[in-house]
Amino acid sequence: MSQIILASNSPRRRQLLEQIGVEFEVCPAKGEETITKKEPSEVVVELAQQKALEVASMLNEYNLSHLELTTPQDILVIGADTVVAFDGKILGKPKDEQDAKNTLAMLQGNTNEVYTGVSLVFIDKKGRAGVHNFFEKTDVTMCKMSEKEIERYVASGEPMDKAGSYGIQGKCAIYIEKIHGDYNNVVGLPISKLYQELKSVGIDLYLW
Ligand SMILES: Cc1cn([C@H]2C[C@H](O)[C@@H](COP(=O)(O)OP(=O)(O)OP(=O)(O)O)O2)c(=O)[nH]c1=O
Repeated sequence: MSQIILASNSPRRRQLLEQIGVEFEVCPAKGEETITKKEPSEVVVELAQQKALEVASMLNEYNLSHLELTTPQDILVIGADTVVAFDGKILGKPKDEQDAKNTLAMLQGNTNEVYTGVSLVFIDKKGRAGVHNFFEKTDVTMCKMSEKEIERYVASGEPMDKAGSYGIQGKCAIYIEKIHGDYNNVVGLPISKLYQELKSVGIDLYLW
């Protein structure tokens, strides 16, 4: 594997890849996302794939001259998308503060499901592309929150760029009763499954 590109603006995803010692470039997707699926597991994979394919198809627009991409080589583009599912609803990032308050009023005292889809787009030496997608799910149980607590939390600004209007890794940690599954999946990238899935398609990251 010679070059890894993370198709994401998310600082959390960047940190998780850095944490395991992977060398990569960040080239965020810019396009509009289109949802045609209904199941959360299918929605996150669909959106992750749109991000990864968009970046893969635009690689020449990024200033990657230092990667010597004129020489054909293998490239891996990683796209990811996270949503929260609760009571038949799929919750992305809040539209505004009121939306965040309504979402938290619904999630508090209950268990929600966090889905992250990951799309791996491979471009081989001959310019051929291949795609491998997967998702991970984690159950998150939140403590009860009073209206005042929800208001204070939303006023902190933390919910605004997060699916389900909460950040398990941030201030909201005090309202997380328990989780079942991979913590990193909630933060935006199931790093263990990513490594295992890469291995299953014959890619060893040779991390250390
Ligand atoms: C539930 C939860 C979500 N999140 C974040 C992960 C994702 O970054 C974000 C969901 O938005 P996404 O649309 O998945 O990702 P993004 O817009 O941040 O980045 P990009 O599309 O460029 O890859 O919510 C947390 O950080 N903590 C949490 O506890």
